Amino acid sequence: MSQRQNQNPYIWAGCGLLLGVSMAMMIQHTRLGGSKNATAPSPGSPLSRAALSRRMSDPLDGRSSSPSSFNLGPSNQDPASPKKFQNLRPDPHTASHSFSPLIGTIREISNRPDGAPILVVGIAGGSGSGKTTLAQAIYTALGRENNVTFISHDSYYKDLSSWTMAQREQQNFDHPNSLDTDLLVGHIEQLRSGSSVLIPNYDFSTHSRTAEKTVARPRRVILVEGILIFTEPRLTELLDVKIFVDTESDVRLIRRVTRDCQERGRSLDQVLDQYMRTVRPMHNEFVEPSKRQADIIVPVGINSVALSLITDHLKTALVEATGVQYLKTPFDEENKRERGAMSREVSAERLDLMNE
Ligand SMILES: Nc1ncnc2c1ncn2[C@@H]1O[C@H](COP(=O)(O)OP(=O)(O)O)[C@@H](O)[C@H]1O
Ligand SMILES: O=c1ccn([C@@H]2O[C@H](COP(=O)(O)O)[C@@H](O)[C@H]2O)c(=O)[nH]1
Repeated sequence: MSQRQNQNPYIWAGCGLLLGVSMAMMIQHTRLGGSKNATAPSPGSPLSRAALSRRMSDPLDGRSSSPSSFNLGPSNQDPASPKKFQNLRPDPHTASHSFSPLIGTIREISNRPDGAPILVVGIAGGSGSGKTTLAQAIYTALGRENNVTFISHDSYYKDLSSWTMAQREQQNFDHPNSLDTDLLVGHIEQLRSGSSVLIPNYDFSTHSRTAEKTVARPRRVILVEGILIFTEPRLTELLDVKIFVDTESDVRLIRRVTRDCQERGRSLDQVLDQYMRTVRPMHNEFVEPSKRQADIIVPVGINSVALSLITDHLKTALVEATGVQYLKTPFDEENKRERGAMSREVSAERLDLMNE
């Protein structure tokens, strides 16, 4: 696709619309039928707000984020909406049916016997699929540390400091046994019962835990991310909402090569060897089949339609589960301003196109 086409808002709007419809269908389908450290997004893969905004800068981003609005297309009132989409409204039957299964999940939360007013959200997907990126966007959208605690399963890799470096490099880090999942399960249970916990810090370049630990406090949303979190029933059953980021393997491999060479001190040969030896076979054996556990499957990684569907639902879930109205945070205002700026940019671009 040429750069010109790439910038064409009509094409982006069309893609966004299709994604929205397919998300809705997937939510319906999956429900009916079918280092990253605690409390803050990973220091290993920091993403600035600007970078996230750039990634999500499609013309449909100007939509409302109110919990009750689930626009699958631009509204008739939207001045930035291209004419050709103005009469395309979502089928109300499809839309209401599509969202009701997740509302069912929300009701389960509010009816829990332990009455825990905490929502635990799991994000799984292959290595490099974009789990952390999506988690970071949800974290921001829900008010960051005001409301959300972020935990990566990666922090719970077993400490290999007593092994030689050669032995560590041969370890299969993509098998469930390489992680101390019991510790994570215990931590989530403690957080749900209102206690803070100490999360280990893991160093990917030495395959060992560091001396420091990070405090994780119980907040209204606990976001848990990891490649294998849907493969362990005792962990999966603690997750109130399960999201799977489904990104193609070639894209994931390219991202992994870049990240592991730049951030985890690996050579290209090491990355490719590990990929063929353990990452790929374990993905096929454990990660890919665990997709069936998901409530929501997000295609192609983070995109603005998926993000607004998910965050709107989580906000509704928070209100229903806790009985407390979602507290607006300074970030809501910030997000609104960013969306406004983006839609102004898009309008300007459309004017440019019309004038051409
Ligand atoms: N939708 C996306 N588009 C482009 N790049 C992305 C997208 N999602 C993630 N990335 C990039 O891919 C890399 C891996 O993403 P990350 O969220 O860390 O994946 P994971 O946590 O699943 O391993 C990062 O460099 C991130 O910036
Ligand atoms: O010491 C280690 C521990 C883990 N890995 C690899 O990390 C990924 C999981 O992290 P993502 O952020 O989801 O990519 C997993 O595939 C392990 O192979 C490692 O290389 N070394």
